[in-house]
Order: sequence, then C-alpha cells, then structure tokens
Amino acid sequence: MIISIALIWAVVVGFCCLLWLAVGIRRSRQKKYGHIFTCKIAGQYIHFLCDPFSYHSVIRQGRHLDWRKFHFATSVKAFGHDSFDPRHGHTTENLHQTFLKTLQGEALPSLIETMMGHLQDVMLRSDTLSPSKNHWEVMFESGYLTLFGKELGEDKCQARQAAQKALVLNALENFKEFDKIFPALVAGLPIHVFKSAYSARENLAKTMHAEKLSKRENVSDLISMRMILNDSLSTFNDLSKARTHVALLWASQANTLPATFWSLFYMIRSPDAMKAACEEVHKVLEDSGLTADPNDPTLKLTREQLDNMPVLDSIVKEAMRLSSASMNVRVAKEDFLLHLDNQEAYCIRKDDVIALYPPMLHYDPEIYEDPYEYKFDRFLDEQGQEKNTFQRSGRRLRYFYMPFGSGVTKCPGRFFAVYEIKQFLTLVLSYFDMELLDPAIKVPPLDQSRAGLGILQPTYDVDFRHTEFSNLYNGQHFFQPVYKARWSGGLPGIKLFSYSTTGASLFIMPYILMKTGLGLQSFAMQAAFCGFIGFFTFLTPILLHLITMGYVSRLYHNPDKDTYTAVTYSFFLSEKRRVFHQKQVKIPAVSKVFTTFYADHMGLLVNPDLFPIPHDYNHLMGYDKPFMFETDSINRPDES
Ligand code: HEM
Repeated sequence: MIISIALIWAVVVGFCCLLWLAVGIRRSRQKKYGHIFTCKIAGQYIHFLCDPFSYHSVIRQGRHLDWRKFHFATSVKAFGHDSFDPRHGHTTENLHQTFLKTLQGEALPSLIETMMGHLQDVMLRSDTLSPSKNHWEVMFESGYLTLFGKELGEDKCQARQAAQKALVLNALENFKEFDKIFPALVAGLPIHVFKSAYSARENLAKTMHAEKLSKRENVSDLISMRMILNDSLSTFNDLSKARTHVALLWASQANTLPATFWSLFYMIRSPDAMKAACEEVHKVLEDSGLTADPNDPTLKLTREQLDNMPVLDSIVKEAMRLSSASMNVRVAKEDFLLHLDNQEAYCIRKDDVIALYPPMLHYDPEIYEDPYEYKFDRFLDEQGQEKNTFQRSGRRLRYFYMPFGSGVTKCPGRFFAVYEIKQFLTLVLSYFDMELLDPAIKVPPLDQSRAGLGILQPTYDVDFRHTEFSNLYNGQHFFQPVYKARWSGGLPGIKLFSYSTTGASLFIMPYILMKTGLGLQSFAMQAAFCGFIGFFTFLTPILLHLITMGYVSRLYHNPDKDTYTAVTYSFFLSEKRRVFHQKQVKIPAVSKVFTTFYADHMGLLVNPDLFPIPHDYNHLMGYDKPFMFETDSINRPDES
C-alpha cells in the first residue's frame, strides 16, 4: 500500500508540474473532459476535479473519503516516526484536536506575543551578536524559539546568547538540508539514499529528545502538550517521539518561510503596495499610541490590532495566491457516486484518489482578472476591507482561495501563520527602510519540484538592502522616505563600472606601451601618450563623481524637528547622510542642471516628479510658506 501511495504521489507531483507549465490546460481539459478527469496510474485511478463549484462535494464527503490514510503515511515516510493512525495501534492521540487546541482560539494571543518579542530580538537587539537581517533567518529563528522555547532561558550573558543563536542557526542549516529532499521523500525514495539529509533530520531529532526539550524555557503549548500526550497515549520510543517534533518544526516553517519571502518581495516591488502598507501600519501604531523605537524594540500588537490591517492581509494573500501549490488528496473508503455541480454523478471505486489542485483556482482568469499579475489590493473591497466575494460565470464561489488546504485537513496553523507574516512586515516597515538591491529585478520563477507540497520557493534568492531607521534619526519614529530617486540602485553600479574601466585601462597601459613600441620612444612621446590616456582615464570617474555627488537617492523627513536626511553616494560608493533643517534650504537664483536646491551650501539634486506626495516637495522647497510682502521695501511714489 505504501509503495502504491508513493507511486501515486510521484505521478501526481509530475502531473502538477505539467498542469502548471501548460498555460490554460485547466480550461482545455475542462472543455475536453468536463468537470473532472481521471488518470489510471499503477492500476489506481486518480480523479482531478476541475470545477470549483463541485469542490464542496469532495470536501463534505467525510463518510466516503479517507484523508488520514494519505497524511499519516506521508508523515511516516518523511520523518520516520511510528504511525499516528490510531488504527495502527501506536497511539490513541487525536492529533487533529491537539493542533486545534494549541494553535487556534485562546492559544493565539500568547503565540502572537511571544513571536513579536522574538522577531524584534532577532532583528534588532545587538547586545549579543550582530542581529539577523536575512528574512529566512529572522523568520526561522523567531518561529523556532516561539514553538520550542529557549534552551538557555532569558539569560542575558553574551556567551550564552551567542551559544543560543548558534544552536538555532545550526537547526536552520539542518532544516534546509532536510527540506531540500522533502519532495523526494514524499515521492517514496528512502531517506538513506540521501546521507546528508538523513543526518540533518537526525541532528534535528537529537535536539528534540524529551530530556532536552524539558530543559527549555517558554516552550509553546503545542510542544508541551504533544510531549505529555506522546508519553501518556503512545507507545512511541524516544527517537520516534523526537521525530514527531521534527515533523512539527517542518510543518511550521516549510511554508511560512517562502510565504514570507513572497509577501516581502511583492510588497517592496510595488510602490503602491508599499505606500498603502506604510499608511496602514502608521495608522494602527498611531491609534494605539505605540512608537517604534529601534533603540528599544518592544512593540506589541494584539490580535485585534493585527486583524485591523486589511491591506497587509491582502498583500500576504495575493503573494500566496501566486505561489501556493498545495495538493488536497482524499482516498475513497468504498465505492460511491460523487455528485458534481452539473448534476452528473461520477462513479468512484474503493481506493481511488480524488485530488483538488488550488492553482487551478488561483490562476483562473474568470475568477481573478489578469491572474499572473500581482495586485496588492485584490483581496480588498471598495471600502478597503477584506473582500470575501469572488465569482465565476456570474455565480458566487465558495472556494476561491486555498493555500491552506480544505475541510478537516485544513492547516491548523493558518491563523498563526498569517499573523506571523503580518508581524514581520509591520516590523520591517516600522524599523527599516528596505528596498530591492536591484529595483528592476524580475520575479524569480517558482521551483516546481515542490508542486503539490505547499508554498513554492523561488528558484533563486533575491537580495534586499536595508537601513535601520535609528541610523538615520537617532531613535525618532518615522516611516518610508518622502523621496526615492529612480536610479538609486543603479548609480553605484554605473560608478563601479566607470572605476573598473579606469582600473582596467591603468592595468593594460604598460602592456600597450611595450607592445606598440611607444614605451621605447622618447620620454616626451611617452608623457604625451600617458597624459592623453590618463586624462580620460581619471577624468571620467572624477567627472561622474562631481556630477553625481549631490544626487539624492533617498530623502527622509522628520516632521517633529522639520529636518531632512538626504542619502547620497560618496566617491567610494558608500552611502552618505546629510542632515539639514528646512530653514537651511536655499533655492538657486538661476536654475541649475545638477542642483535643485542648496542645503547648508551643498548643492543637492532631486526630481520633483518623483515625490509621491507633491506637498513633500513643496514643503522641502519652502513653497508652502505664506508670502510676506515687506511694505517698507516697496518703492513709494514721490509724495512731494
Ligand atoms: C503560510 C504558511 C502555511 C501554509 C501555506 C500552510 C499550509 C498547510 C497545508 C496545505 C497543509 C495540509 C492541508 C491538507 O492536507 O489539506 C498544512 C498542514 C499543517 N500545518 Fe500548515 N501551513 C502554514 C503554516 C503553518 C504553521 C505556522 C503551523 C504551525 C505553527 C502549521 C501547522 C500545520 C500542521 C500541524 C499541519 C498538519 C495538519 C494535520 O495533518 O491535521 N502550518 N499546512
């Protein structure tokens, strides 16, 4: 049975890739085969349901369909623990109930609070080691500590904290190594084939033995309760128990990490999304009287405050719509008739598999206009609140968004997962000015080798650049720059290119002199040649620097003090910050090509059209000040 399940899964995954690649295959299939089509694989029938209006018939068929068989067998194969299926006699735990109790409802506020604390510690606290800035690391470390607690408690001693961090980063390395081969394990390959992945999984398990976990502090209810139930209701040995915790680590991270990446990537890439998200975060903090101070990162957001962020919600949903590919699988317990929405009935045999593949919905142009485009406000209604109504062929859909699965097997951690990502985005927007290293970067393709397993990862990682706000304004709370140059990312690249050509020309000059014979001729000839080439060699980078030294890549405004911070580039390509007061802004009497205004005698260049809010430009230039007429200075007509 296990082998046939593995075979089916392997073919199902391959099939998903094909579905994905063949654009519009769903519609062509549906036209050709109707609302459902069937493949016979290794003697087993797999029915792919295409019509979203018929999904309900599968999801509510609890009596005829078995969801446990497939899930439990998959978990045993990948993680190597004994079966959770009560029919196999190793445990009587109702795992599903454990998840609901410890991940939803009353369990959420404490999970949210703990996660928020860890996120800020990991992102900003530098009293221990250099804080993590890579989003994969930040999310893994914070999520790991939230579920599994801290081995060394809240001990603030530097060496202990460093040891703690090293442990978590080591767990991340093991997690990545194991996660890489996860699709192969689900497809039925034995883990022993992959030596490094096997030892990675076992290393993780070693850290999760009961005696290790019991020494940790602030362990979540989920893990504490699972430890108790492992001991009281199962016959699992110690290793098997530890491996069940590895399974939970995987479930809590494998989808959350790529979902966070896509949410951050798409948000930063879309100026409209960024602006709307900043405004929303700003408003929630302001209404709650909260201030994000990077020098004292102790922001707390309640569940209600996070619920009150529909824009962030839509940003996350849209990112997951585009990247999720989780397969919903059920196995028939007996022969029965599956009634479809078009009034037809379909014969299902015992042990047949029924599969729902959400990307068929997520990329359906009849449900989502321009389905391959990222629209941050796709899940917002006209009032800017969560949109819950989607239609197809004029009929309201019950199932239109399914990254978390469906029915009884729906991800029990889904609420926490969305809160985690919203918390992460809120903190990024509050504490950092983040941008893509390459603003023109294309969306990385999805790694289709994981089709069927959840949120797909990008085929390559993307670099972000960030500056902590405290570096700009000693702890003053403020948000995104009021101005961003179009070329802010490209300028260092151009300068670097110019420097490299200068370096290359200096490098090959002696060679040219020797080869052409110029080096052997008179000194005057050599001097003339070197002077001519050298002039252009050095002139270009110097000129480039002189022209661009006042080129403002970003401009921040501190409304409390009415001061500005302009970010420019130095000769050596590092970022330079100039702080000046609005009163120090002087407009040149005659307009200049490379100077828009002088700030404390330094000429700076901005493009007025690139201020998202025109008032910001007017304020900078002092155009919003009232006009003053000095009546004394008006030439009065001669009264005599
Ligand atoms: C964006 C993040 C996440 C996504 C997209 C996601 C998606 C999923 C999916 C598709 C399933 C299988 C559902 C099915 O087979 O129908 C699942 C199962 C599960 N997820 Fe998540 N998940 C996420 C985050 C989390 C988190 C943060 C946790 C825990 C803290 C979690 C815990 C679980 C567990 C325990 C299961 C197994 C449920 C069972 O077998 O009864 N997930 N998840």
